[in-house]
Amino acid sequence: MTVVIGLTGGIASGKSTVSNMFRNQGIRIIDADKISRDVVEIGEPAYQQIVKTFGQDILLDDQTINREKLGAIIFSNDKNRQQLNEIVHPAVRKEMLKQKQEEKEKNAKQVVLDIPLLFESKLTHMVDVTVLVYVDEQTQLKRLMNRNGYSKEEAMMRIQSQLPLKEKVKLADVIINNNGSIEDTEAQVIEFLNGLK
Ligand SMILES: CC(C)(COP(=O)(O)OP(=O)(O)OC[C@H]1O[C@@H](n2cnc3c(N)ncnc32)[C@H](O)[C@@H]1O)[C@@H](O)C(=O)NCCC(=O)NCCS
Ligand SMILES: Nc1ncnc2c1ncn2[C@@H]1O[C@H](COP(=O)(O)OP(=O)(O)OP(=O)(O)O)[C@@H](O)[C@H]1O
Repeated sequence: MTVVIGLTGGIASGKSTVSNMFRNQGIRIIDADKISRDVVEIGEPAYQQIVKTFGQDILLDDQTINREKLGAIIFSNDKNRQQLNEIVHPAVRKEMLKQKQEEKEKNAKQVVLDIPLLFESKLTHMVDVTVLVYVDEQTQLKRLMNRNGYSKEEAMMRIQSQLPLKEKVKLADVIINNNGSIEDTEAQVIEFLNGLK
């Protein structure tokens, strides 16, 4: 039986950092952010729908989607964000289910589904155990501003488009506290995996 681990968190809380730790333990990561980039490539059905909905202005010269521009449009407006979600999420979900099935057929011991919006999109039925990468609000804001070069306002808008991490704490089965050092976080990941055995 493959244990399906649902890894979630908030923007810049450290999901990629933690998913790399799982990967280093030989576990396959199915990454919703990566899939959401693949399903909006030129020629994909979601690409056409996005251009139809948001206009040619959101394209770069090479006709690919200008993610920075689309981000500015959707994180400042709930209705726009919902529209984009309705276009992109079904295709992401379908691909994630397909990849999860592949791991089950291989009889993998574990597989990680890295889904930022696991709770918001009510996708917990897709996984056996939910693992939340938690940081406090100040650390989240600071790391997001540092990593992406966003202003405080831009970073706050993105954080506020998601369920607050302190609410997600109440919903998750397991919490990985990523306020401390990378080593502290890694120790928690290993402890969690040992507990599954
Ligand atoms: C708006 C887009 C083009 C911005 O692209 P960009 O390369 O700047 O960011 P990236 O995709 O790497 O996402 C970074 C983080 O933003 C957060 N985020 C992304 N989309 C959303 C959303 N619709 N609602 C809330 N948070 C989101 C997540 O925490 C994610 O990890 C892109 O995020 C997108 O297409 N979003 C819609 C699809 C989606 O919901 N993806 C998230 C999981 S499926
Ligand atoms: N324990 C830590 N100590 C210091 N910096 C950290 C720690 N964990 C993560 N970071 C840094 O914080 C930033 C966010 O981490 P990461 O990219 O892993 O988050 P994420 O949740 O995957 O983000 P996103 O939601 O945007 O996909 C990165 O710049 C990363 O290097």
